[in-house]
Formats: sequence, C-alpha cells, structure tokens
Amino acid sequence: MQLQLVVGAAVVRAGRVLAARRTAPASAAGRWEFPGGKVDPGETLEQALVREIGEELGVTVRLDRWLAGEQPIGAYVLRVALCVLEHGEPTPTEHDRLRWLAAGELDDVDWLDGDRPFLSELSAVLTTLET
Ligand SMILES: Nc1nc2c([nH]c(=O)n2[C@H]2C[C@H](O)[C@@H](COP(=O)(O)OP(=O)(O)OP(=O)(O)O)O2)c(=O)[nH]1
Repeated sequence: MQLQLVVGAAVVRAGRVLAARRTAPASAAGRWEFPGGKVDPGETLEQALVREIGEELGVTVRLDRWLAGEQPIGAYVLRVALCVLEHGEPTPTEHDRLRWLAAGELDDVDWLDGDRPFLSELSAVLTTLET
C-alpha cells in the first residue's frame, strides 16, 4: 500500500514564515505546523497545497519550491513547500493561532515532530531573505 501524502505550506513573507497552531486531535492540539493537509485522489501535490491553504486560511498561495526531503508521519508522508502569498491576509478557520516567525524564532514554538527536519533548510532560506 502506498503511503498517503500530506503537504504543508511554508508561507514566507518579509523574511518570516507562517506557523499555525493545531486544535485537533487532542494529541496534537497546541502544537504548531505548516498549514496544509492530505492530498486527495487525482490531485497533484501543488493542487492540494493551494486547496488546503484556501480552506484553512482563506488566501491564495503560489508554490515557489519544495523543501528537500520527505518525512514519515505515521500512515502518511509529509512534504513541505515554500510558498508566497498571492491574494488575501491569512485568517485561520481551523487553527487557533498564527505566528509569523523569523529565522531566529523557529525554535520558539512546539512544532509537530515531523515538521522539525524541515526547519534547518527553512532557517537558511529566511536568513538569506533577511539580509
Ligand atoms: N497539515 C499538516 N499536517 C501535518 C503537519 N505535520 C504533521 O505531522 N501533520 C500531520 C497531522 C495529521 O495527522 C496529518 C494531516 O492532517 P490534516 O488534518 O492537516 O489533514 P486534512 O486537512 O486533509 O484533514 P482531514 O480532512 O483528513 O480531517 O499530517 C504539517 O506541518 N501540516
């Protein structure tokens, strides 16, 4: 059986990345993630990313590039993409808090375990944008 893909959006603006705090399930509530979700059958990863971000934040994003690697998360595999905002201001429909984190603030939130391997490349990207 093929593992189902979950896509997360590392939305970057002005040298910061958008982190979102989960509300469910109870085991993940209060922990932080890249907004996104499961890829539906027949959907490309990019289509899933754009759809999920529209549903969860009410904004349109454009895919810049995928961060390196993929992370097993239980029955799923997580991939994370750098994205830029095209339309709208993020307003959470499922998360209870959003934060824009600079490179030096990435360790300030309690990320889901599967997200942590992406943070070093993300930090390098944000640091480049700051300079
Ligand atoms: N969206 C997202 N999910 C993540 C991340 N890291 C991580 O381990 N996960 C896990 C949590 C969930 O078990 C799974 C994705 O669940 P989800 O609830 O976001 O997916 P979905 O929007 O498609 O939800 P649903 O329709 O199935 O309820 O991946 C991440 O950065 N973003």
